[in-house]
Amino acid sequence: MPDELDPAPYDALLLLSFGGPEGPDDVVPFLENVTRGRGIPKERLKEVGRHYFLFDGVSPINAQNRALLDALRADFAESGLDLPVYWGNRNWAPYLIDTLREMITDGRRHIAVLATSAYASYSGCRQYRENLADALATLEAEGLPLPRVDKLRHYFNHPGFVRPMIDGVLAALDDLDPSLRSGAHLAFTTHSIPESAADSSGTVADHGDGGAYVKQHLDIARLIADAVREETGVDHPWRLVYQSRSGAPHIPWLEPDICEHLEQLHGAGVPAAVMVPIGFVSDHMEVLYDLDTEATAKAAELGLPVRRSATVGADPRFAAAVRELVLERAATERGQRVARCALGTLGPSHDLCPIGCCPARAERPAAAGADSPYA
Ligand SMILES: CC1=C(CCC(=O)O)c2cc3nc(cc4[nH]c(cc5[nH]c(cc1n2)c(C)c5CCC(=O)O)c(CCC(=O)O)c4C)C(CCC(=O)O)=C3C
Ligand SMILES: [Fe+2]
Repeated sequence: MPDELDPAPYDALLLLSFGGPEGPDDVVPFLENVTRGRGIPKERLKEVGRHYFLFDGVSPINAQNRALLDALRADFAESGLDLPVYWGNRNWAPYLIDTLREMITDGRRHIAVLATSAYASYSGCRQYRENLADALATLEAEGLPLPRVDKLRHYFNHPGFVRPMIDGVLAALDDLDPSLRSGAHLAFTTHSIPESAADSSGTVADHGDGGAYVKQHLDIARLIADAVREETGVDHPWRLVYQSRSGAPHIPWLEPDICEHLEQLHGAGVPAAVMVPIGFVSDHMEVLYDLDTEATAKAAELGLPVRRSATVGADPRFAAAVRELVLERAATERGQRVARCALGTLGPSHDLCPIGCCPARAERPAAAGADSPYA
């Protein structure tokens, strides 16, 4: 086997995702799993439950992850990378703990983990590491031999994540009426999080003023806008905006909301907009409801033509990027020097989250970081 396809020390890849309900009876227990101890107002939960019921209680996220699994397995097989791929979720079946137990039973001892979240932040990174630590603690108590788990670096600026989104924006612009196209604004959107969580996201050096979360999104938004200008010769004005806010109203979260932003664009006489969900890896509920349903209805009410550009989903370029990330980290773990691909101005993200990275409100054990209690 050629050296560049050597996954050692890894003997498996775990796709770690959010999870979502697969039918009406799953919705309430799923929301209970997600919000346990998170202090989300009851009214908001009812509202979010309604979004799921509009889609017969089925979140699109599981189908998206199954498609990504297929794409990863196809890519690995085609390129000759011999590495089994598993899938586990934080909040719904297949649960992370059950998948890890199965992996241990299958003899897996050193696992690379890909989270379906591309950026730094408590919700996008440390919370997944806490879930890994919780699962390891339970499996240890069951007397099972614990595998080592390494979380792959943030891939928000990997070309395999960014290039499909650039194509998506170009396609969305093309889909607008030609008379509106050149004046269209780009509204890059991501999940709103509490300002305090944004400010403390990333490494200690990143903290303050939106932290790594906002910096990383701005860098990618700028990169996509620049690439679109190069391709089309048109300078589309852009802004980073937010969606899916869920906290109590008196707690500041990142703003403006996409709907407010659309109102503002319309008020300023902008002829059209493309919503670009750079914060999300696939077309899950935040995209299908918050953008395709709610924000699109808002735009229709205003009379503002909008399009929503594609997320990466199971794009083969993304699957290839995951392969590169696994092989890059494997080589690093073997002590070899490797090229670490990244676009934009921030450079490749760290492999190991340092102490103080994306801190939790209340400190809890987190695996796969410098503060991990596990080897
Ligand atoms: C940064 C971020 C991502 C992106 C990174 C990543 O992908 O991980 C993300 C993804 C997702 N969030 C999702 C669903 C939910 N998130 C909630 C609540 C929250 N999300 C937050 C942040 C994020 N969330 C935060 C700060 C909260 C407040 C509570 C808390 O501090 O924990 C709630 C509770 C109800 C509500 O208030 O919305 C639900 C149901 C789904 C599944 C969708 C589907 O089913 O298709 C996905 C992919
Ligand atoms: Fe969320």
